[in-house]
Amino acid sequence: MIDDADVWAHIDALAKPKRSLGRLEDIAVRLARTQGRIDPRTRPRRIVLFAGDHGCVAAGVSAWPSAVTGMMVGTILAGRATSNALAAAHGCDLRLVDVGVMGARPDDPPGFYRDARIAEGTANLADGPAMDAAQFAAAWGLGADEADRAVDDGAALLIAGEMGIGNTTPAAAITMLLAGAGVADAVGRGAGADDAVLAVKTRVVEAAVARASAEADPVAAIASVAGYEIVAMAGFFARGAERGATLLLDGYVATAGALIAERLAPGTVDAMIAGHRSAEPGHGAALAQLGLEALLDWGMRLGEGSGALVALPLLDAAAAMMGDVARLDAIGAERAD
Ligand SMILES: Cc1cc2ncn([C@H]3O[C@H](COP(=O)(O)O)[C@@H](O)[C@H]3O)c2cc1C
Ligand SMILES: O=C(O)c1cccnc1
Repeated sequence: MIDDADVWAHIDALAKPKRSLGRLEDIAVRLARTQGRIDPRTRPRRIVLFAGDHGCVAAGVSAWPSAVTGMMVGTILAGRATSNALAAAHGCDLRLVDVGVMGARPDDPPGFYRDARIAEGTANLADGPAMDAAQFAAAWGLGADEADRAVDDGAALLIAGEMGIGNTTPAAAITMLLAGAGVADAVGRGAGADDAVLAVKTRVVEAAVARASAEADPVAAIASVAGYEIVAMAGFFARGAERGATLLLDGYVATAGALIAERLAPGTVDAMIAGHRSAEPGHGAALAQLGLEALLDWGMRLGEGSGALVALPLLDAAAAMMGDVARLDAIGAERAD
């Protein structure tokens, strides 16, 4: 481990006026802290997209039908989703893991696809628990295994993304349960809910959180309102942190995974950097619970890891500053500031 004072001493010794790179220097300190080294790396990096469906879509919580999850899986496998475009733009390796999509599996998928389907969607959390303890453990284990694979392949920085119609409903419930958000804050429009859908979603989330809160066991409470891709992200974060990787968080749904990770594996947050603040209204409460401040606040509300991918070049800049800039003493100059 290194402490912040050592990192600041290094930054202040570089060939530039003190603090002349402003917030980039704060980001560099945070990045160094996540890896415990003065020359943190952002390459190689990997985004793992976890895809799963949600039984609660049948209750009318999304503007979209569950079939769109499978369509977007096909689009990602064809390399044509937003996540593919942004990952390619920033040299980020991408994988897609089906942890619980409904319907047909892809024909002849590319090598970056993994079929690890636990079930065809979660159970409807409007009627009862979304998953049981064994399914929770399976989802967590898949995420952890993906983090191991990524780090074994050399990745220093990990992003988790998700695709799953309906998943802002479990994300809202988890944000209430683990970050203490009120229902009016936690429930947003997701992928475009209108007022009628928003009213149904609010009722469903409120009732599910009331049921989950009555569970004595914390894992059972979380499993009651979660989604497979959200729990997989939690396992991914917890193991990624354990393995020394930096975790760059995406939006509201990914942060629900981060809340679960921090609850069940305390200290995981030390590896996290929040890429952006989602337009979903509950994201602020989730980030505050984790003590994180987002790098960007650009009104993005897509998921798929998109906000993290847009923030990634900021971390590249911070890492480049830490690793590639000469020291003042090496150029024969002395501090005047
Ligand atoms: C075409 C399309 C692509 C997406 N990519 C991510 N999401 C995002 O929106 C969904 C969550 O919103 P809700 O809870 O309101 O259904 C998730 O699939 C999330 O990844 C998408 C949604 C759509 C429609
Ligand atoms: O912020 C997110 O993660 C998000 C927002 C809307 C829809 N899907 C995901």
